Amino acid sequence: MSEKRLGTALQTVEWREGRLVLIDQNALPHRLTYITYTDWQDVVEAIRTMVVRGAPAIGCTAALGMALGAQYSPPFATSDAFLAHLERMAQAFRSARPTAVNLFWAVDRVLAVARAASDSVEHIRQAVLEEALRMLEEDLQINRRLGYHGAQLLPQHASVLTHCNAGALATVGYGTALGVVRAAVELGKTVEVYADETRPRLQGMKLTAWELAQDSIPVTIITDNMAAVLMREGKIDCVIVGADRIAANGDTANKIGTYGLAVLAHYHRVPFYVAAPVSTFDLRLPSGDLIPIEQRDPQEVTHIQGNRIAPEGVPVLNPAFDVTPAELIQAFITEIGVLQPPFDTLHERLIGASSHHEP
Ligand SMILES: CSC[C@@H](O)[C@@H](O)C(=O)COP(=O)(O)O
Repeated sequence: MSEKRLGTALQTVEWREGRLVLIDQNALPHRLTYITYTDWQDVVEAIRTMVVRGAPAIGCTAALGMALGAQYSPPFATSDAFLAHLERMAQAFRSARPTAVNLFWAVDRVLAVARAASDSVEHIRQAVLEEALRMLEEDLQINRRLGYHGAQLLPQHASVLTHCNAGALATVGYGTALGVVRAAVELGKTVEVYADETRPRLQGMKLTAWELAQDSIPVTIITDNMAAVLMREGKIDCVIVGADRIAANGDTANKIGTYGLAVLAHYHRVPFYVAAPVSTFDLRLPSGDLIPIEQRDPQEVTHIQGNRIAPEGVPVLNPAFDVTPAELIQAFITEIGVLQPPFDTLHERLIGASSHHEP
Protein backbone atom coordinates (compact mmCIF):
# COMPACT_ATOMS: atom_id res chain seq x y z
CA MET A 1 0.00 0.00 0.00
CA SER A 2 1.44 3.37 -0.95
CA GLU A 3 1.63 6.26 1.50
CA LYS A 4 -0.45 8.53 -0.68
CA ARG A 5 -3.70 9.85 0.84
CA LEU A 6 -5.63 10.83 -2.23
CA GLY A 7 -8.72 13.00 -2.49
CA THR A 8 -8.39 14.28 1.06
CA ALA A 9 -7.40 17.84 0.20
CA LEU A 10 -10.85 18.62 -1.16
CA GLN A 11 -13.67 18.94 1.31
CA THR A 12 -16.77 19.82 -0.67
CA VAL A 13 -18.91 20.77 2.32
CA GLU A 14 -17.74 21.69 5.80
CA TRP A 15 -18.59 23.45 9.04
CA ARG A 16 -16.15 26.26 9.84
CA GLU A 17 -16.55 28.51 12.88
CA GLY A 18 -20.30 28.13 13.00
CA ARG A 19 -20.77 28.66 9.27
CA LEU A 20 -21.45 26.30 6.37
CA VAL A 21 -18.75 26.40 3.69
CA LEU A 22 -19.07 24.97 0.17
CA ILE A 23 -16.64 24.69 -2.72
CA ASP A 24 -18.21 26.72 -5.52
CA GLN A 25 -18.42 24.03 -8.19
CA ASN A 26 -19.78 26.47 -10.75
CA ALA A 27 -16.41 28.29 -10.66
CA LEU A 28 -14.33 25.16 -11.35
CA PRO A 29 -11.98 24.39 -13.03
CA HIS A 30 -10.93 28.03 -13.35
CA ARG A 31 -11.00 28.96 -9.67
CA LEU A 32 -11.09 26.95 -6.47
CA THR A 33 -13.23 29.23 -4.33
CA TYR A 34 -15.32 28.70 -1.23
CA ILE A 35 -18.66 30.27 -0.36
CA THR A 36 -19.59 30.79 3.28
CA TYR A 37 -23.27 30.52 4.24
CA THR A 38 -25.04 31.95 7.26
CA ASP A 39 -28.63 31.64 5.99
CA TRP A 40 -30.15 28.19 5.41
CA GLN A 41 -32.32 29.49 2.55
CA ASP A 42 -29.18 30.38 0.59
CA VAL A 43 -28.04 26.79 1.09
CA VAL A 44 -31.27 25.53 -0.51
CA GLU A 45 -30.50 27.84 -3.43
CA ALA A 46 -26.90 26.55 -3.60
CA ILE A 47 -28.25 23.01 -4.09
CA ARG A 48 -30.76 24.16 -6.69
CA THR A 49 -28.19 26.14 -8.70
CA MET A 50 -25.58 23.40 -8.34
CA VAL A 51 -22.94 25.31 -6.41
CA VAL A 52 -22.92 21.89 -4.75
CA ARG A 53 -24.06 18.80 -6.64
CA GLY A 54 -23.67 15.02 -6.60
CA ALA A 55 -25.99 12.80 -4.57
CA PRO A 56 -24.03 12.31 -1.30
CA ALA A 57 -22.80 15.93 -1.32
CA ILE A 58 -26.27 17.41 -1.59
CA GLY A 59 -27.52 15.07 1.16
CA CYS A 60 -24.78 16.17 3.55
CA THR A 61 -25.21 19.83 2.55
CA ALA A 62 -28.94 19.66 3.30
CA ALA A 63 -28.25 18.08 6.71
CA LEU A 64 -25.72 20.77 7.57
CA GLY A 65 -27.99 23.44 6.08
CA MET A 66 -30.71 22.37 8.51
CA ALA A 67 -28.19 22.54 11.34
CA LEU A 68 -27.27 26.07 10.18
CA GLY A 69 -30.94 27.06 10.14
CA ALA A 70 -31.38 25.56 13.61
CA GLN A 71 -28.38 27.47 15.03
CA TYR A 72 -29.54 30.85 13.74
CA SER A 73 -33.29 30.45 14.07
CA PRO A 74 -35.46 33.12 15.72
CA PRO A 75 -36.34 32.29 19.34
CA PHE A 76 -39.05 29.63 19.76
CA ALA A 77 -41.11 29.36 22.94
CA THR A 78 -41.65 25.59 22.70
CA SER A 79 -39.83 22.64 21.20
CA ASP A 80 -42.98 21.79 19.20
CA ALA A 81 -42.85 25.18 17.49
CA PHE A 82 -39.14 24.68 16.82
CA LEU A 83 -39.80 21.21 15.35
CA ALA A 84 -42.44 22.72 13.06
CA HIS A 85 -39.82 25.25 11.91
CA LEU A 86 -37.39 22.37 11.16
CA GLU A 87 -40.13 20.55 9.19
CA ARG A 88 -40.59 23.66 7.04
CA MET A 89 -36.86 23.82 6.43
CA ALA A 90 -36.84 20.13 5.57
CA GLN A 91 -39.55 20.66 2.99
CA ALA A 92 -37.59 23.46 1.33
CA PHE A 93 -34.47 21.26 1.10
CA ARG A 94 -36.48 18.34 -0.31
CA SER A 95 -37.84 20.54 -3.06
CA ALA A 96 -34.37 21.69 -4.20
CA ARG A 97 -33.69 18.67 -6.44
CA PRO A 98 -35.93 15.62 -6.97
CA THR A 99 -33.82 12.67 -8.17
CA ALA A 100 -31.00 11.98 -5.70
CA VAL A 101 -32.58 10.07 -2.84
CA ASN A 102 -29.65 10.92 -0.54
CA LEU A 103 -31.20 14.38 -0.13
CA PHE A 104 -34.43 12.92 1.28
CA TRP A 105 -32.53 10.34 3.34
CA ALA A 106 -30.37 13.04 4.93
CA VAL A 107 -33.23 15.40 5.73
CA ASP A 108 -35.24 12.55 7.29
CA ARG A 109 -32.27 11.50 9.38
CA VAL A 110 -31.86 15.00 10.80
CA LEU A 111 -35.59 15.28 11.52
CA ALA A 112 -35.61 11.91 13.31
CA VAL A 113 -32.82 13.07 15.63
CA ALA A 114 -34.59 16.40 16.22
CA ARG A 115 -37.81 14.63 17.20
CA ALA A 116 -35.95 12.30 19.55
CA ALA A 117 -34.33 15.27 21.34
CA SER A 118 -37.53 17.21 21.65
CA ASP A 119 -37.34 17.97 25.41
CA SER A 120 -35.86 21.45 24.77
CA VAL A 121 -35.08 23.80 21.88
CA GLU A 122 -31.41 23.86 22.90
CA HIS A 123 -31.17 20.06 22.89
CA ILE A 124 -32.72 19.86 19.45
CA ARG A 125 -30.30 22.47 18.14
CA GLN A 126 -27.31 20.61 19.51
CA ALA A 127 -28.53 17.17 18.38
CA VAL A 128 -29.17 18.38 14.83
CA LEU A 129 -25.69 19.87 14.49
CA GLU A 130 -24.03 16.77 15.95
CA GLU A 131 -25.95 14.49 13.60
CA ALA A 132 -25.09 16.58 10.52
CA LEU A 133 -21.39 16.59 11.45
CA ARG A 134 -21.55 12.83 12.02
CA MET A 135 -22.99 12.39 8.54
CA LEU A 136 -20.12 14.34 7.00
CA GLU A 137 -17.55 12.24 8.83
CA GLU A 138 -19.38 9.01 7.94
CA ASP A 139 -19.49 9.96 4.27
CA LEU A 140 -15.69 10.09 4.09
CA GLN A 141 -15.35 6.71 5.82
CA ILE A 142 -18.06 5.16 3.64
CA ASN A 143 -16.30 6.30 0.47
CA ARG A 144 -13.00 4.84 1.62
CA ARG A 145 -14.62 1.46 2.39
CA LEU A 146 -16.57 1.50 -0.88
CA GLY A 147 -13.39 2.43 -2.75
CA TYR A 148 -11.50 -0.45 -1.19
CA HIS A 149 -14.17 -3.00 -2.22
CA GLY A 150 -14.30 -1.61 -5.74
CA ALA A 151 -10.52 -1.54 -6.13
CA GLN A 152 -10.44 -5.36 -5.84
CA LEU A 153 -12.43 -5.54 -9.10
CA LEU A 154 -9.82 -3.64 -11.13
CA PRO A 155 -6.89 -5.34 -12.88
CA GLN A 156 -3.32 -4.30 -11.94
CA HIS A 157 -3.27 -1.90 -14.91
CA ALA A 158 -6.74 -0.55 -15.47
CA SER A 159 -8.32 1.82 -17.94
CA VAL A 160 -11.60 3.13 -16.52
CA LEU A 161 -14.30 5.13 -18.26
CA THR A 162 -16.48 7.31 -16.02
CA HIS A 163 -19.36 9.70 -16.60
CA CYS A 164 -20.27 12.98 -14.93
CA ASN A 165 -18.53 13.48 -11.59
CA ALA A 166 -18.82 10.89 -8.86
CA GLY A 167 -15.70 12.09 -7.12
CA ALA A 168 -14.62 14.03 -4.06
CA LEU A 169 -16.67 16.93 -5.38
CA ALA A 170 -19.86 14.84 -5.47
CA THR A 171 -19.40 13.67 -1.89
CA VAL A 172 -17.87 15.20 1.22
CA GLY A 173 -14.52 13.93 -0.06
CA TYR A 174 -12.73 11.00 -1.79
CA GLY A 175 -15.69 10.07 -4.03
CA THR A 176 -17.59 6.94 -5.03
CA ALA A 177 -16.67 5.99 -8.62
CA LEU A 178 -13.51 8.06 -8.28
CA GLY A 179 -13.09 6.66 -4.75
CA VAL A 180 -12.66 3.25 -6.41
CA VAL A 181 -10.00 4.74 -8.69
CA ARG A 182 -8.24 6.42 -5.75
CA ALA A 183 -8.32 3.27 -3.63
CA ALA A 184 -6.86 1.23 -6.51
CA VAL A 185 -4.02 3.74 -6.88
CA GLU A 186 -3.45 3.66 -3.11
CA LEU A 187 -3.19 -0.14 -3.38
CA GLY A 188 -0.42 0.24 -5.96
CA LYS A 189 -2.44 -0.34 -9.13
CA THR A 190 -1.95 1.81 -12.20
CA VAL A 191 -5.18 3.42 -13.31
CA GLU A 192 -5.89 5.69 -16.21
CA VAL A 193 -9.27 7.35 -16.49
CA TYR A 194 -11.28 8.49 -19.48
CA ALA A 195 -13.70 11.24 -18.43
CA ASP A 196 -16.79 11.78 -20.57
CA GLU A 197 -17.31 15.52 -20.88
CA THR A 198 -21.00 14.98 -19.88
CA ARG A 199 -23.24 17.38 -21.77
CA PRO A 200 -24.93 19.66 -21.01
CA ARG A 201 -23.27 20.85 -17.79
CA LEU A 202 -19.90 19.22 -18.48
CA GLN A 203 -19.27 17.87 -14.97
CA GLY A 204 -16.94 15.20 -16.45
CA MET A 205 -14.70 17.70 -18.20
CA LYS A 206 -14.86 20.49 -15.62
CA LEU A 207 -14.91 18.52 -12.37
CA THR A 208 -13.73 14.92 -12.87
CA ALA A 209 -10.76 15.89 -15.03
CA TRP A 210 -9.86 18.70 -12.63
CA GLU A 211 -10.02 16.68 -9.42
CA LEU A 212 -8.10 13.70 -10.84
CA ALA A 213 -5.42 16.07 -12.11
CA GLN A 214 -5.13 17.46 -8.53
CA ASP A 215 -4.18 13.92 -7.43
CA SER A 216 -1.91 13.35 -10.46
CA ILE A 217 -4.08 10.43 -11.61
CA PRO A 218 -3.82 10.16 -15.41
CA VAL A 219 -7.05 11.37 -17.01
CA THR A 220 -8.09 12.01 -20.61
CA ILE A 221 -11.19 13.99 -21.53
CA ILE A 222 -13.38 12.57 -24.29
CA THR A 223 -16.61 13.85 -25.78
CA ASP A 224 -19.69 11.81 -24.89
CA ASN A 225 -19.91 10.36 -28.38
CA MET A 226 -16.38 8.85 -28.35
CA ALA A 227 -17.07 6.04 -25.87
CA ALA A 228 -18.18 3.51 -28.49
CA VAL A 229 -14.97 3.85 -30.48
CA LEU A 230 -12.77 3.50 -27.41
CA MET A 231 -14.62 0.36 -26.35
CA ARG A 232 -14.38 -1.11 -29.81
CA GLU A 233 -10.63 -0.44 -29.82
CA GLY A 234 -10.32 -2.36 -26.53
CA LYS A 235 -9.15 0.73 -24.63
CA ILE A 236 -11.66 0.45 -21.75
CA ASP A 237 -11.38 -2.28 -19.08
CA CYS A 238 -14.50 -1.21 -17.25
CA VAL A 239 -17.01 1.59 -16.78
CA ILE A 240 -17.61 2.90 -13.25
CA VAL A 241 -20.31 5.47 -12.55
CA GLY A 242 -22.04 6.84 -9.47
CA ALA A 243 -25.79 6.84 -8.83
CA ASP A 244 -28.52 9.20 -7.71
CA ARG A 245 -31.11 6.56 -6.85
CA ILE A 246 -31.15 2.77 -7.08
CA ALA A 247 -34.50 0.96 -7.06
CA ALA A 248 -35.10 -2.40 -5.37
CA ASN A 249 -34.60 -4.32 -8.62
CA GLY A 250 -31.27 -2.55 -9.33
CA ASP A 251 -32.51 -0.08 -11.95
CA THR A 252 -30.28 2.95 -11.46
CA ALA A 253 -30.81 6.66 -12.05
CA ASN A 254 -27.64 8.55 -12.81
CA LYS A 255 -26.55 11.48 -14.98
CA ILE A 256 -28.13 11.59 -18.43
CA GLY A 257 -26.02 9.52 -20.80
CA THR A 258 -25.29 6.75 -18.31
CA TYR A 259 -27.88 4.44 -19.90
CA GLY A 260 -26.31 4.86 -23.33
CA LEU A 261 -22.89 3.99 -21.91
CA ALA A 262 -24.31 0.86 -20.27
CA VAL A 263 -25.79 -0.29 -23.59
CA LEU A 264 -22.43 0.28 -25.29
CA ALA A 265 -20.58 -1.56 -22.52
CA HIS A 266 -22.96 -4.51 -22.80
CA TYR A 267 -22.46 -4.73 -26.58
CA HIS A 268 -18.67 -4.60 -26.22
CA ARG A 269 -18.62 -6.95 -23.18
CA VAL A 270 -17.04 -4.30 -20.95
CA PRO A 271 -18.02 -4.64 -17.25
CA PHE A 272 -20.28 -1.80 -16.11
CA TYR A 273 -20.21 -1.01 -12.37
CA VAL A 274 -22.28 1.35 -10.22
CA ALA A 275 -20.48 2.68 -7.13
CA ALA A 276 -22.80 4.16 -4.49
CA PRO A 277 -23.31 4.27 -0.74
CA VAL A 278 -26.18 2.39 0.89
CA SER A 279 -27.99 5.73 1.31
CA THR A 280 -28.49 5.87 -2.49
CA PHE A 281 -30.69 2.75 -2.49
CA ASP A 282 -34.42 3.38 -2.44
CA LEU A 283 -35.88 -0.05 -1.77
CA ARG A 284 -39.42 1.32 -1.54
CA LEU A 285 -39.39 1.66 -5.31
CA PRO A 286 -39.76 -1.74 -6.99
CA SER A 287 -38.32 -0.50 -10.28
CA GLY A 288 -36.62 2.47 -11.90
CA ASP A 289 -39.82 3.53 -13.71
CA LEU A 290 -40.88 5.20 -10.46
CA ILE A 291 -37.75 7.32 -10.00
CA PRO A 292 -38.57 11.03 -10.45
CA ILE A 293 -36.37 12.52 -13.15
CA GLU A 294 -35.40 16.18 -12.82
CA GLN A 295 -36.07 18.32 -15.91
CA ARG A 296 -33.74 21.30 -16.01
CA ASP A 297 -33.69 24.64 -17.79
CA PRO A 298 -33.37 24.24 -21.61
CA GLN A 299 -30.79 27.04 -21.51
CA GLU A 300 -28.29 24.51 -20.16
CA VAL A 301 -28.49 22.89 -23.61
CA THR A 302 -29.01 25.88 -25.88
CA HIS A 303 -26.38 28.19 -24.36
CA ILE A 304 -22.66 27.90 -23.70
CA GLN A 305 -21.25 30.47 -21.26
CA GLY A 306 -24.29 32.66 -21.76
CA ASN A 307 -24.15 32.54 -25.58
CA ARG A 308 -26.97 30.92 -27.52
CA ILE A 309 -25.66 28.22 -29.85
CA ALA A 310 -29.04 26.70 -30.81
CA PRO A 311 -31.56 28.17 -33.23
CA GLU A 312 -34.36 30.21 -31.63
CA GLY A 313 -37.78 28.65 -31.25
CA VAL A 314 -36.82 24.95 -31.49
CA PRO A 315 -38.02 22.82 -28.57
CA VAL A 316 -35.35 21.36 -26.29
CA LEU A 317 -35.40 18.44 -23.88
CA ASN A 318 -33.16 18.55 -20.82
CA PRO A 319 -33.71 15.62 -18.45
CA ALA A 320 -30.82 15.66 -15.97
CA PHE A 321 -30.84 11.90 -15.38
CA ASP A 322 -31.70 8.61 -17.05
CA VAL A 323 -32.38 5.14 -15.68
CA THR A 324 -30.10 2.22 -16.54
CA PRO A 325 -31.89 -1.15 -16.36
CA ALA A 326 -30.42 -3.52 -13.78
CA GLU A 327 -29.58 -6.20 -16.32
CA LEU A 328 -26.89 -3.94 -17.83
CA ILE A 329 -25.12 -3.49 -14.47
CA GLN A 330 -22.49 -6.06 -13.55
CA ALA A 331 -22.35 -5.19 -9.86
CA PHE A 332 -23.06 -2.50 -7.27
CA ILE A 333 -20.04 -1.39 -5.26
CA THR A 334 -21.04 -0.21 -1.78
CA GLU A 335 -19.39 0.34 1.59
CA ILE A 336 -20.70 -3.05 2.77
CA GLY A 337 -19.31 -4.93 -0.23
CA VAL A 338 -20.11 -5.70 -3.85
CA LEU A 339 -23.84 -6.40 -4.20
CA GLN A 340 -26.36 -7.74 -6.68
CA PRO A 341 -30.14 -7.32 -6.71
CA PRO A 342 -32.36 -8.20 -4.86
CA PHE A 343 -30.02 -6.69 -2.23
CA ASP A 344 -31.11 -8.98 0.62
CA THR A 345 -28.42 -7.60 2.94
CA LEU A 346 -29.75 -4.08 2.49
CA HIS A 347 -33.39 -4.59 3.34
CA GLU A 348 -32.87 -4.79 7.08
CA ARG A 349 -30.67 -1.68 7.07
CA LEU A 350 -32.95 0.49 5.01
CA ILE A 351 -36.59 -0.50 5.26
CA GLY A 352 -38.17 1.30 8.13
CA ALA A 353 -35.03 3.37 8.73
CA SER A 354 -36.45 6.23 6.73
CA SER A 355 -39.68 7.38 5.20
CA HIS A 356 -38.09 9.36 2.30
CA HIS A 357 -40.75 12.06 1.90
CA GLU A 358 -41.01 13.16 -1.72
CA PRO A 359 -41.43 16.81 -2.70
C1 LIG B 1 -21.30 10.26 -6.17
S1 LIG B 1 -22.30 11.20 -7.11
C2 LIG B 1 -23.35 10.23 -8.12
C3 LIG B 1 -24.24 11.05 -8.93
O1 LIG B 1 -24.85 12.02 -8.13
C4 LIG B 1 -23.50 11.72 -10.09
O2 LIG B 1 -23.01 10.74 -10.94
C5 LIG B 1 -24.46 12.59 -10.81
O3 LIG B 1 -25.25 12.15 -11.62
C6 LIG B 1 -24.46 14.00 -10.39
O4 LIG B 1 -25.42 14.78 -11.05
P1 LIG B 1 -25.49 16.33 -10.76
O5 LIG B 1 -26.60 16.79 -11.65
O6 LIG B 1 -24.15 16.90 -11.12
O7 LIG B 1 -25.83 16.49 -9.30
